[in-house]
Amino acid sequence: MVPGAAIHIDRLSIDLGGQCIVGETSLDVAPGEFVCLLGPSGCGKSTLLNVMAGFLPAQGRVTVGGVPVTGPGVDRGVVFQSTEALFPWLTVTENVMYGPRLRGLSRKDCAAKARHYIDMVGLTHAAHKFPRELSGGMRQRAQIARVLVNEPSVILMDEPFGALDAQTREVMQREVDRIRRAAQATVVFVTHDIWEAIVLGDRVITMTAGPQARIKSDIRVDLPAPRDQADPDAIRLYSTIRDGIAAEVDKVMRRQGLVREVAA
Ligand SMILES: Nc1ncnc2c1ncn2[C@@H]1O[C@H](COP(=O)(O)OP(=O)(O)OP(=O)(O)O)[C@@H](O)[C@H]1O
Repeated sequence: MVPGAAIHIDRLSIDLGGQCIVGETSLDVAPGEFVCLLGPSGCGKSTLLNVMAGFLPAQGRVTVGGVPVTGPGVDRGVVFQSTEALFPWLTVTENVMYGPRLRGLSRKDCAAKARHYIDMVGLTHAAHKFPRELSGGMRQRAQIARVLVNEPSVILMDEPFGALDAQTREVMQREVDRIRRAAQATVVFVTHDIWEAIVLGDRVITMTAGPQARIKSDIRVDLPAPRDQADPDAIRLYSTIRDGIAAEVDKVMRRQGLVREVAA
């Protein structure tokens, strides 16, 4: 297993479609850290993640394990919200073997690696199935196994559980917590769900509303594991984060003329 790598973002700004989406932003993520990214809808969370993945260019500097990011690489695995990323004509095992095969590993080594990561995500019983035969949660597990098999030092997750029902989402949160400890990777996890961020994150980072979004707060989650939503400290943290994001949403609505000041 490859240990997690540090991510270093230095004075990054991202322009898309002639607009500055993310204004000058710097951020350091320590090796093995799990960082959750929250913010108002459309502020640029996915865009920032896509730059870390090497899918989008930007001004400034991003390094992973000290190496500048200039494009996609196997050191960074990306898990998307959509489970369409799986190849529908391949079984779970074949999907998971795909990356290592592409990198030239022998069929035997690929099969052994695939088995290991399929076991890790709890899909042993469904290894021979096709994506259409899997539930949403199982498909997400398969997607995670397909990323882990490349043994990335950084895992970038873009609302991976956004399309799942509440119960499956909770199960998957516990699973991701277990898997990331086993895999030791550094994780950046985009979510809309404040509780999800508190349950999973070592740090919760919130962004301001765009355009020119920036980091608004960077909070270390110093709560015992497993995190308990009834813990008064967790509830206080939830309120702080919720109020911060609500203030940003309010700013956007005022800018768009959707909220009128009430005359005194
Ligand atoms: N390829 C693109 N070209 C132009 N603008 C883009 C492009 N991709 C994203 N944007 C814009 O960048 C902004 C940020 O989008 P992004 O998807 O990163 O936000 P987000 O915070 O992840 O949103 P959400 O929480 O709703 O998923 C939006 O205003 C979006 O319209």
